[in-house]
Amino acid sequence: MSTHDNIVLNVSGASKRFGGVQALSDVGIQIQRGQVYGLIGPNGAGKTTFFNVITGLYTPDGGSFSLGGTPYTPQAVHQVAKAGIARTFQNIRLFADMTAIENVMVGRHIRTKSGLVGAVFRTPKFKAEEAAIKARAQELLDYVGIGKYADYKARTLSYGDQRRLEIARALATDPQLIALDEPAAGMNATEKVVLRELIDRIRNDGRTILLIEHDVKLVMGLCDRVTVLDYGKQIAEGTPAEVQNNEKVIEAYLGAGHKTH
Ligand SMILES: Nc1ncnc2c1ncn2[C@@H]1O[C@H](COP(=O)(O)OP(=O)(O)OP(=O)(O)O)[C@@H](O)[C@H]1O
Repeated sequence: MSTHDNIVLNVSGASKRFGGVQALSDVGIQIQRGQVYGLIGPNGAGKTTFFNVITGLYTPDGGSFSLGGTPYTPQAVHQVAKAGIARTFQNIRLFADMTAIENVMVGRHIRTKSGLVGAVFRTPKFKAEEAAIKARAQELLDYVGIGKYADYKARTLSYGDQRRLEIARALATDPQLIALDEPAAGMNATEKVVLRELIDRIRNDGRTILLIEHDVKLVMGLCDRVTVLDYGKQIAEGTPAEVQNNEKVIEAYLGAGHKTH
């Protein structure tokens, strides 16, 4: 397989303007299968806008997008989910009064076939599919380490566990790419260690991950490659070591203390 066949997400020239603010200016990234790819930069740099553009929440002003070698137009969230990008949100978006397992089952439903008619009439096919979805949802809860909370309402889980539940729900769609928006936000040091192990495991199981994260240590320890945004522009791209020693990045974001040699 050539390197080109191995590209999961290929974005070039992504641009987005809000009134007088150029939130994204000609941003391009290529993510290889099995990579953890980091997106970093100061507040307001355009990271969330980039996520919202590639996942269909914002219509870009320009850019070309392909997923697994197939061009896609990020026009609507459900189309992008079907195409194979799943994401989590900076501000957790779970169904608070549904149980943990129900939240994951919702994620899985975009891949099911029996549809509305089957659901209304509870056909045998629908029931079999529902049982399979439930079993898979439980597996995913176990996988992210919260299997014992399957029947707890989402809002009763700790913050760290809610973030892991969001990851389980994203995984339930069998995505080609999983996009995590600040997964470590608000976590304590112990929760961050567990999160890092989980992201590592997801990668080792063959998934591809795009990560926005402010915790520089986590990004540098986990990512294969990193893009740095500043005022909507891509000021650096490379391995964590390359990016950490880039003068523009140090000036805009990291501060002198981060230079490693
Ligand atoms: N819906 C919107 N309407 C108007 N301006 C917006 C909108 N979304 C983002 N912006 C502006 O676009 C710029 C980039 O914002 P964005 O949220 O993408 O940055 P960010 O890098 O994700 O920041 P943070 O680290 O604080 O989450 C900012 O100037 C922001 O005010």
